[in-house]
Amino acid sequence: MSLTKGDRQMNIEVPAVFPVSYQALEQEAKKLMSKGAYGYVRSAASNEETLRKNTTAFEKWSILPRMLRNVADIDMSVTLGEHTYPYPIFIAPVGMQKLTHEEGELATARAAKTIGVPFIQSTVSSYSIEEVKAATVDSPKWFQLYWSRNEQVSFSMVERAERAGYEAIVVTVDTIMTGWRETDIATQFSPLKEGYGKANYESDPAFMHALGEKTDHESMIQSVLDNIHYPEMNWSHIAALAKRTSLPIYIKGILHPEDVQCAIEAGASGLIVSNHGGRQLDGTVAALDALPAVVKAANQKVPVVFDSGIRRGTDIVKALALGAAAVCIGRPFVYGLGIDGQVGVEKVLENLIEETRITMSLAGIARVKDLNQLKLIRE
Ligand SMILES: Cc1cc2nc3c(=O)[nH]c(=O)nc-3n(C[C@H](O)[C@H](O)[C@H](O)COP(=O)(O)O)c2cc1C
Ligand SMILES: O=C(O)C(=O)c1ccccc1
Repeated sequence: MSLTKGDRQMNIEVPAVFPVSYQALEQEAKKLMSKGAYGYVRSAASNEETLRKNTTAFEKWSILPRMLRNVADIDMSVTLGEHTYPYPIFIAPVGMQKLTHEEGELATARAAKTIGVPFIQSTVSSYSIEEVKAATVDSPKWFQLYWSRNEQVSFSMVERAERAGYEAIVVTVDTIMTGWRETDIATQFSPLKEGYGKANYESDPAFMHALGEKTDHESMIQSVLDNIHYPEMNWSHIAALAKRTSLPIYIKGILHPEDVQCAIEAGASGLIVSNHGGRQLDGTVAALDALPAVVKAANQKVPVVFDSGIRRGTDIVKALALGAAAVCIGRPFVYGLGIDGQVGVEKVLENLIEETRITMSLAGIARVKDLNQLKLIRE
């Protein structure tokens, strides 16, 4: 089997009819990607219980729609902090997108710009902050930080995101070490080791300074891994970052309502309820089932964004009805990227937006801002 640099199988063509359902997207992406790369995206930690629960959780909540409420003008816009966005949808931070397609984050960020969806760039992206910014001037972008054990590297990356005009920093707190991922162990797949996620490190002056003379591939990757692996991390690191940046900080990976207060006290401006798509700690509560208590604890002091398990427009509406301010799309866009690059991501986003529009209309709620009035029944 011959593979391109993007770990794509070359003999397979873009399907004539673009897949619509999540299952079809996954199936098509499976044909296009190498076994290791596909396994890395699809799989999750340990027994994959959390991965499964994340999606079945949506079926336990049923919409109680209202009729005849004039839904001719659907307004999907949302305001988070000082920014208003046209849809309640973000591109989730997903690292190493060259794995999926040679144009990686450049293709995804361009698609996000075309559709009008903010792009959250991962620390371990295949293209640097500066490259993504150059490819998509004037579109809303956020930067996701994997805290570096060497805090000068963390601060330096945040400063670069500030200079590039990124609108917020997302600090992921559920990945102080990588989860137990049996598929990747079995396929011996380690995308970081292959060098797919080093662009932001290579172009970081603080990281390169700390690296000194040892700039060979092995040393560089080992240093990236050593920086991300940081079991000592605690809330004081968030407080230190909050003192250094004027950008809003969103804490990604919150499930327990008591962590809401920790995050706010440390200086967070927002939260992302997420279990990392089941890729970190397995056996957790489904992200959707954690959402209501976190929303309650946040008490409208900070916006609560949601991810983990969003597969279609009805999922988006349910998450918003349970109090999420917006949602992040993860695996669905990754498969779109694998299937047809920028165009594939655009199609996935268009379908999600269209299904959300129809769901809101048929449920009788015209504005995303009013979705908290939509009644859901727990079955
Ligand atoms: C291939 C892959 C790579 C990811 N890389 C990152 C990352 O670099 N940083 C991060 O905060 N989350 C990362 N995530 C987690 C996503 O941001 C998001 O939480 C998750 O995909 C949501 O689950 P879902 O895709 O099942 O909806 C990654 C997810 C996938 C599938
Ligand atoms: O794969 C992931 O989910 C992820 O976020 C990640 C990326 C690089 C290193 C460790 C975890």
